[in-house]
Amino acid sequence: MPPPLLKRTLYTGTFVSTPTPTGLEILDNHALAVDAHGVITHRAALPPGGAATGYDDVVGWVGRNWGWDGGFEWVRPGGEGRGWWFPGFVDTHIHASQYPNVGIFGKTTLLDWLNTYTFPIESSLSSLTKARRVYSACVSRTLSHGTTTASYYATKHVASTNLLADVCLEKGQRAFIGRVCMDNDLNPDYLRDESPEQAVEDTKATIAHIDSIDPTHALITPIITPRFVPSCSSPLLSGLGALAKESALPIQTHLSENTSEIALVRRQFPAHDSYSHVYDTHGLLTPRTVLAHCVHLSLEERMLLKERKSKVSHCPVSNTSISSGLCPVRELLDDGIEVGLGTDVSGGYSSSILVAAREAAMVSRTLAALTVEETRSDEKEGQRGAEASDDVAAKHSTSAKDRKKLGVEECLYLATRGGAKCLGLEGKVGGFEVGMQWDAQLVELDAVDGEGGADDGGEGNGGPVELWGMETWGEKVAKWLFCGDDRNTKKVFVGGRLVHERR
Ligand SMILES: O=c1[nH]c(=O)c2nc[nH]c2[nH]1
Ligand SMILES: [Zn+2]
Repeated sequence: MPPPLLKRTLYTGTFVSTPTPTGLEILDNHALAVDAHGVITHRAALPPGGAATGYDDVVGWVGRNWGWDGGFEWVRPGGEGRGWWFPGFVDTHIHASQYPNVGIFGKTTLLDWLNTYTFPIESSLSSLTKARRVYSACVSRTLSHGTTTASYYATKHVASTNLLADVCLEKGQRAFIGRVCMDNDLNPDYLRDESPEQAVEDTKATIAHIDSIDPTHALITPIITPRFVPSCSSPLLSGLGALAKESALPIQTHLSENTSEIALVRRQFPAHDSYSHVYDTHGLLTPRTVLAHCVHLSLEERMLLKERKSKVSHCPVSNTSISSGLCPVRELLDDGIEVGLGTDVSGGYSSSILVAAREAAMVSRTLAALTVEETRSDEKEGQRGAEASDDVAAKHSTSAKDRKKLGVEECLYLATRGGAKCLGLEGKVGGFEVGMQWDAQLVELDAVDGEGGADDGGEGNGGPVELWGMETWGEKVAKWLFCGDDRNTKKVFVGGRLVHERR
């Protein structure tokens, strides 16, 4: 059933987005119009201090400028100078079925983490009652963090995977839904596909279900999901590659997360050049493939991904939590590979993409710090040579170090437009251009009760970020990235529909 039409809506205030990885676009005192289908139709600057102060002024302004004759809603941030519109976040990799386990991982690493925590919780979602509870909570939680699009792994169970699609549609989240394929002996008896043929048939059953509830995939899209190479037989990988080709559907999987996993793949497919090569020879490296992690890729593998135009989901919280490693995102970006962010719940302990963006910044700084040490040992070697100059070496080390760091704008770009590109939604979500969907969040900074910063007269609203009145818009956004949380996410819209409001 097509969703009901919405009321035409005017949004005013400050619109912040990341049209490019290196710059924030800040449209202060602007107006943006969204039509009954949730599409942005107009965007313009308001006169200084004028139209946005009262309803009559606004009605007059849209009448004069856009020929509107009333009949619209008007939505704007509350606190003057403390709020802004930001594109909704895109989570390119999240296991909804593992949501009850967030924060529980002990000191495990990938392979023992799967056996200890992950396979048991996924198995329990064969119960539809439990699946409804878990999936409803997960989708509500991610919406509350401003995630307007998510690429989900469910489990191997068709009925509960289909239920996840239903829940996303009911709650209005844009989503990719993957029925997880896993047919070989690495998987426990209690959570293994019967055969490669059955796994492909079950995947088709979920595709058919999604086609029946959202025939144009306006909101919900099926995504072909081999768990990862160690979980899949060669016939299963081939079957899914063939299905991806005939259906033109996207694919999601894991790649090169952990060194023991890579060794396992080498033993499983000894004739293949690399882990990436295994996916490639089974038809699974496509421009519509999203590969989570990619922490330990060789240069040859990066070149292969680039050639195939496959995308990477960077999951920094997960990579640190289960000690998989530090993903060299700068190298991937320099190679021209598209990168988005994933929470990777529950390898990752947080379902917030704001936290993932923050951790992407932190991991890049750790890599930068390690680069200084490498360069210092180069410097020492250089000093032994007659032509070495301390000044040149120091300059070199600073620039090499700084280049590794991801800036605030870059992290937020990965969280929005970068993720949209990974999931084939470029030009549709991730920004505020005319023609795009209104997938947006209203961010407001407010201070803890009674301890307000200079800007809020001491009337804090329980939020984690104080403002002192001297911050530029760029600094407010940086404070949000590093200090903010879901208390700052006041309203969330997907396709023009209000899907979360914090009261
Ligand atoms: O982060 C991860 N989460 C998983 O569920 C998984 N399965 C295979 N490899 C995985 N990595
Ligand atoms: Zn994962």
